[in-house]
Amino acid sequence: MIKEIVTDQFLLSRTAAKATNDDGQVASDLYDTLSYYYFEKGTCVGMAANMIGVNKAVIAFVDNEKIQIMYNPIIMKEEGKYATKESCLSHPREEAKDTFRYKKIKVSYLDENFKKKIKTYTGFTAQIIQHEMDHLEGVLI
Ligand SMILES: CSCC[C@H](NC=O)C(=O)O
Repeated sequence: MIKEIVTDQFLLSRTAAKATNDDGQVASDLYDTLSYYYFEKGTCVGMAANMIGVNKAVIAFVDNEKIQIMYNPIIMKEEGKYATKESCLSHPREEAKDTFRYKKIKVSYLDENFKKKIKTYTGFTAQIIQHEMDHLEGVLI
């Protein structure tokens, strides 16, 4: 189900609890909500569960024009720090903020079937994942 985007700074600043395999509905809602904002509106490329009001470690992001889900992502390795600017649907669009990201990250996570995976991401996809993982720590741009 497409959910409303949370902009309340208190709700967005909490650390997400670990997701469990009972959180399939959260992932499904996140998938539907990001699909709407990416494919229909073209205004968002990634979301964390707290952006739809659920304080669980689940993220969704666009990778090769497909929406991917990760439960409990952990960055195992990072390389190539750079400075960039980002905005977020949970903030007014004009407020692009300075951030630091890594060009290449190795991530351990549970996939949509709750299977453990380890994968390396680069470039824009890596940037989106880092942005969404910050949300899980209550870190806003
Ligand atoms: C390039 S990282 C920016 C990601 C951002 N998503 C919000 O959590 C968005 O604008 O979709």
